[in-house]
Amino acid sequence: MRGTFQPSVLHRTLRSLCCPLPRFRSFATMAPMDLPTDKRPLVISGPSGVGKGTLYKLLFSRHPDTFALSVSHTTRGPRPGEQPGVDYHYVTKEEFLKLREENGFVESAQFGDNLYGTSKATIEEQSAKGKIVVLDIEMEGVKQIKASGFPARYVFIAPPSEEELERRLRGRGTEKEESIQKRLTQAKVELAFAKTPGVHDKIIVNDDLDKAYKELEEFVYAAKEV
Ligand SMILES: Nc1ncnc2c1ncn2[C@@H]1O[C@H](COP(=O)(O)OP(=O)(O)OP(=O)(O)O)[C@@H](O)[C@H]1O
Repeated sequence: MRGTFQPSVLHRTLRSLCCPLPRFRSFATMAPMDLPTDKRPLVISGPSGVGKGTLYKLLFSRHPDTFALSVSHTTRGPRPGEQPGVDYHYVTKEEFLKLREENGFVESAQFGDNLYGTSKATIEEQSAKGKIVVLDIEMEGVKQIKASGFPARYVFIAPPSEEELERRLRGRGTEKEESIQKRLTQAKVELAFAKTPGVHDKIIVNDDLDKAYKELEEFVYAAKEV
């Protein structure tokens, strides 16, 4: 009869029947297939506001300890609340240029007066710990990594439509009008680039979030190297 069910009674019964409750708990929360066979870093790109961060954060939370987000180098100073080694590796311009000369970056770019880059050492350090490194990279970075021959898998996240992308960018509430317009203009360029055959191993349209997440997870855990 509804309303008379007592969880504690069920727990006691289960305990008395076989194993202790904590073992049930750990079994129930254990993420399946936690070690992808393909260990190459995952390069995730797509227009601003399409949901890249939303998707890979889901991947991290559902598979704890499996992935590591690549931490970029930058010559800009830390903003309040940012932590060195967590948000960025903060370096001087001289240090950055020296590392770039030594071919230490898989990709680098200048935004405003500041330089940004993903170092090979950062990726290798995380890979050596057994992590699948995830790089959230914009289009020019993707081109550079591809050109460098660095082994990686490439996933492009596409919006269901440009109108929906604009809705998400506005809905996020993080950008001023000028920035929204810039991002939408850039989105057109990125969407056109994504049509180039052979650039991405997987294109996921992030319409329904659950469905897009499943596609990402399936791709990441696919047994075969592409
Ligand atoms: N499938 C979805 N349906 C509806 N809204 C979504 C979906 N996926 C993400 N969003 C929302 O869209 C907004 C942008 O998502 P997110 O910040 O993850 O984008 P992003 O691609 O990482 O952007 P950026 O490159 O600027 O960091 C967020 O408010 C997020 O909650």
